[in-house]
Amino acid sequence: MVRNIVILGGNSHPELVDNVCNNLGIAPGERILTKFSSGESRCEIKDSVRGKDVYIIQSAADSVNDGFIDLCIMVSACKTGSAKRVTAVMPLFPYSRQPDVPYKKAGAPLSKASHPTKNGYTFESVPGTPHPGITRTQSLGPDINGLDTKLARTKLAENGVNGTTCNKADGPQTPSGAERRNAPSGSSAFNYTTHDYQNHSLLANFKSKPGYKQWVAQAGTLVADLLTCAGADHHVLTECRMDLHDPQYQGFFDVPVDNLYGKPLLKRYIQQHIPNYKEAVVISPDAGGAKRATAVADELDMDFALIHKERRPTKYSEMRNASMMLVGDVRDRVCILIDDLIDTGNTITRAAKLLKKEGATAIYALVTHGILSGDAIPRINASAIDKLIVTNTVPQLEHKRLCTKLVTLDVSPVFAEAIRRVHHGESISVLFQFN
Ligand SMILES: O=P(O)(O)OC[C@H]1O[C@@H](O)[C@H](O)[C@@H]1O
Repeated sequence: MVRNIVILGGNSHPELVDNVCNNLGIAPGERILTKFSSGESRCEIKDSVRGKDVYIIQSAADSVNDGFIDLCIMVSACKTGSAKRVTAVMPLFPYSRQPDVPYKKAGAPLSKASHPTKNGYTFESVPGTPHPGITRTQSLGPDINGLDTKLARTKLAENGVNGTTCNKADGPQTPSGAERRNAPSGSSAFNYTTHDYQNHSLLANFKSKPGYKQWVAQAGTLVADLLTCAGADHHVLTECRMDLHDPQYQGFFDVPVDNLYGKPLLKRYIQQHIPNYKEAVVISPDAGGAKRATAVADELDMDFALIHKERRPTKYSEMRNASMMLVGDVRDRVCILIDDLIDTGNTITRAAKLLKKEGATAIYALVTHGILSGDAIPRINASAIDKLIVTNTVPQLEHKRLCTKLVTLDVSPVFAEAIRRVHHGESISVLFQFN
């Protein structure tokens, strides 16, 4: 039991809040967090926070923007209520993929290879990544028959929007988890929008202007600043989040930041659940994640391979195509893909497809954050991945119902211990030193 501490939860992940509190032996603090009909957030902290050490747990799940504003408002409310210190605990940090620029001069860097190679093999995952305007025409269940054809009938084409300026505000919205859950099977009620920067038809409408450098908002930095502002008067906002996409991001904050790691949990899963794991190969699905994956391979004394994405202009298109190439040998071996997050599932399913083609006998994908947005779940169900292992930094109950390949690892003991340590002024890095 920890004293003089208040744990509050946002609306993003109530189950994790309860589990963290159980681990600490305290009840979650009472608060009201609702919305006015206009959509504005309303927050009341019902427990006294005067002189207390307050921790607010909010992950970047479902309505990411709303959740972030709720968090800022809660931080501010606690400050106004004379909390001694307020710590934002973010198991998945919002906008952490956007401190860097997603565009290169010639357009989006992650454009897909749309032409089959000589032997008819393509690197596309199934179903394809949805683009803005694509109407999702069936439920998120495992049956994906006909989805590709239906996805091809894009709303952009139906509305004749292609070739005209696209107003993002008028575009389709990603449904919330609750909306997805309540959608009747076969419903065409929702449009899925993910990874706008991959949409060729949208990009084609935005010609770069000569003599002008295209700027892309670095939203991640702004989010860091906003959070600090919400409780900055005492310069005591600390952050805990697991496996930051870009570790340099830590330096953007003016306040202490504690970064937690999912690696020990993933490593333990490999050791305890993958038979003869020493004979398996650890693989990074792209060069950016190589350091992360080699760390696991080195610590477990395992072989390592890398999937390299190559981007070249082709005759067929002015856009760039990405092809994937395996560096290493996986023939007749079990493969363990390691990544920090799975969003649409495009990266990991394409990697799995390549590994299968190169002779892998079984494929595990171990990923810290299982966002699984859009059509990620049918895509995983249809993929060469045998088991997908994710932590519960975002809610996984509904995902598990829809995907039998999914295994989840509980992060609540790690977050509870981190909170206990921050509260007592103990080291956080020691937590990960021998793991
Ligand atoms: O392909 P999806 O799942 O949408 O996105 C996940 C990938 O995008 C990258 O930022 C992550 O590191 C990961 O490799």
